[in-house]
Amino acid sequence: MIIYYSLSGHTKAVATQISEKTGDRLYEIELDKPYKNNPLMMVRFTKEKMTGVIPMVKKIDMIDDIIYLGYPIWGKDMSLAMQGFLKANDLSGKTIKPFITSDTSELEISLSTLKKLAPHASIDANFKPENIE
Ligand SMILES: Cc1cc2nc3c(=O)[nH]c(=O)nc-3n(C[C@H](O)[C@H](O)[C@H](O)COP(=O)(O)O)c2cc1C
Repeated sequence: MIIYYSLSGHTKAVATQISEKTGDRLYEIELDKPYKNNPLMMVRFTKEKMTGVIPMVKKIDMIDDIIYLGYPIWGKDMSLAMQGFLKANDLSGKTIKPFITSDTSELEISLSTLKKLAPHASIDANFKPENIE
């Protein structure tokens, strides 16, 4: 399955491309209090980042063994919405294939957060959506 967070649609577009290639089902992360896609969200994000607040995300019931996990990079790290998802959902024993979208940042800068929040998952850090046959 493909689990992703997307505020302005870039990550959603990549998630959709993956599902078209693999046939996997899509799951879009929803926040209890969604970010608004407008400049005010930067105020909220900056405040959350400074105070270490991670937004609340729903727990989901059924999670497949292989997960394509997509998120935007925010503030040189995994977006807080995905961090909230990983705090709410235990991915122990699963295989995670992470993918990101960003302006310039690379996946690597978010890997330590991914490993910290999914410590007992197997992470395929070499996964690239464009390499799916
Ligand atoms: C709050 C915020 C912080 C961001 N921080 C970064 C960053 O540190 N590095 C980067 O390359 N892009 C950064 N971006 C750009 C997003 O990662 C990029 O636009 C991404 O594709 C958005 O994905 P989405 O359309 O799925 O929400 C940031 C965007 C936002 C809204």
